[in-house]
Amino acid sequence: MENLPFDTARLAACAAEIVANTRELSALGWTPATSSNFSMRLDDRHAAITVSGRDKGRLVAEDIMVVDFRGQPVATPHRPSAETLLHTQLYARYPEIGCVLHTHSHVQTVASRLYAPQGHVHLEGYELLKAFHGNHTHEMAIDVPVLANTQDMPELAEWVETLLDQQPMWGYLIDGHGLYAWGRTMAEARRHLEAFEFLFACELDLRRLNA
Ligand SMILES: CSC[C@@H](O)[C@@H](O)C(=O)COP(=O)(O)O
Ligand SMILES: [Zn+2]
Repeated sequence: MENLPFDTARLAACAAEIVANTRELSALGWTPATSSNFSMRLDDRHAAITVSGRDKGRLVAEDIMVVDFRGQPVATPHRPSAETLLHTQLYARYPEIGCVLHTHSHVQTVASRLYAPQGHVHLEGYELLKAFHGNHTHEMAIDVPVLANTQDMPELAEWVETLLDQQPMWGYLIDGHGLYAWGRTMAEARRHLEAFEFLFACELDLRRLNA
């Protein structure tokens, strides 16, 4: 049997976790038309990530493949997510990050369009801000960056690096595209993703109500 450079039991466990969570996020309508991508860290050189173009609502374990932190496939003929670099740059930079989630919900997409001109969504005064790791009070504010969209992943990854140099963050929006959120575990990344979604929805409602 082929000697693989990663732990296959760990891959199977990550694949099961990615499939279960992706199906739930898809059921919420956050992964329309095969969009979105999901990954987990396998070790200090490899990540498990969704194969490009798969229907995220019908994901199975075979739709999860391995890449190295340069985004190259490892021991598989499959093509990884078109946005693999946006995942692996986080694993390469932060050893504590274990999971990266990218979704295209309606709320995320509308918020990204609305706040792109100012370059960020300002979130302040919400109890749910405590959902973000390291925040212990609602009496704080965060500015969630909104990046321009591009199909040039190395360029987008460079913009993200610049942002990461400037501030601690658990996610960012891409204009007209969607949200990237991450955490130390799948559970934490899910919590961050859901907190962003909820808080963006509140901001959009307040705008609608002219409040
Ligand atoms: C189906 S359009 C969305 C894609 O262009 C992309 O943004 C996306 O999220 C999914 O790409 P994928 O290559 O399947 O990971
Ligand atoms: Zn996308």
